[in-house]
Amino acid sequence: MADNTEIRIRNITKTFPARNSGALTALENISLDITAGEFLALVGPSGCGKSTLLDLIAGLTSPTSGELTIGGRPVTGPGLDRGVVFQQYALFPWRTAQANVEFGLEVKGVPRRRRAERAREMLALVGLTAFADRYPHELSGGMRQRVAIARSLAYEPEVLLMDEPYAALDAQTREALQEDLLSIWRRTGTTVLFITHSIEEAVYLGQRVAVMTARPGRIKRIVDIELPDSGGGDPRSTPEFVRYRREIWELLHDEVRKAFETQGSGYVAGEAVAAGV
Ligand SMILES: Nc1ncnc2c1ncn2[C@@H]1O[C@H](COP(=O)(O)OP(=O)(O)OP(=O)(O)O)[C@@H](O)[C@H]1O
Repeated sequence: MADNTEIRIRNITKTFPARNSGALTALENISLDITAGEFLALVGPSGCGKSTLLDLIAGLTSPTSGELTIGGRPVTGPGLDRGVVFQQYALFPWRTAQANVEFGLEVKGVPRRRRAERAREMLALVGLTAFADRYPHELSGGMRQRVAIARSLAYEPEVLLMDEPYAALDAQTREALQEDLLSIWRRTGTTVLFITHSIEEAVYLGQRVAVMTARPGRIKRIVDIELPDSGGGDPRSTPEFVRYRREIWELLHDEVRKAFETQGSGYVAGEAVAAGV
């Protein structure tokens, strides 16, 4: 594509039938371009429509109005050009880690030997070579999430869609997986859309952070993140990082309040503490 846009979202509105009568507008007139190879983090108050947007891009649901293309092709349903990783590890319990990773390759018709080889490469990439023969119940939560990521990357999707993939993990595992993901992303050049409730995670991972409004969800602002080279140190301790974190927290603050007033939901108080404000 001439302009290098991978995901093009134009004037997307999504309404759901409401319980009483009428309709609930989850997303209102959203437009957003995500460039090929970009890592975009998406934050917004609870219930603002983040998952709805991701589901639309994944092709799991269709918009009420508006246009959505991936690599110039209209989205008409799920496809192997997109890998999706959810918070809950959607692994097949009856398959080993290796066989889980091979799944997408089977669907794609990759020959057995090549499939096994590729799955081994992917498991090595996420540090699970020694666990290839284990079943999901024999793995920790972090390991299962790694298998899910390896499975999504194995068939080389153009786009990786991640919906709060690390929310259920402890802080240390989460940090390790964040680093894994960044190094995989740098190596593969996959376009990543990453939804999170953590401002810190968004600033650490994203090249841009898109902030959504309270429902009906719209894009309130997109912040470009340019962290200085921390010389091998932790970029999270640089003054720039702290500034971005604060900027995004301030952008969210009003929206969270609105969400709380209208829907009784919003950010957990811990985010304010995490943002250092
Ligand atoms: N299938 C559905 N039918 C009816 N309403 C829905 C459906 N899916 C989502 N909604 C509503 O749409 C709104 C947006 O939901 P969505 O899950 O996209 O928000 P979110 O930003 O991902 O929330 P959270 O951060 O809490 O996960 C919510 O009010 C939700 O109740």
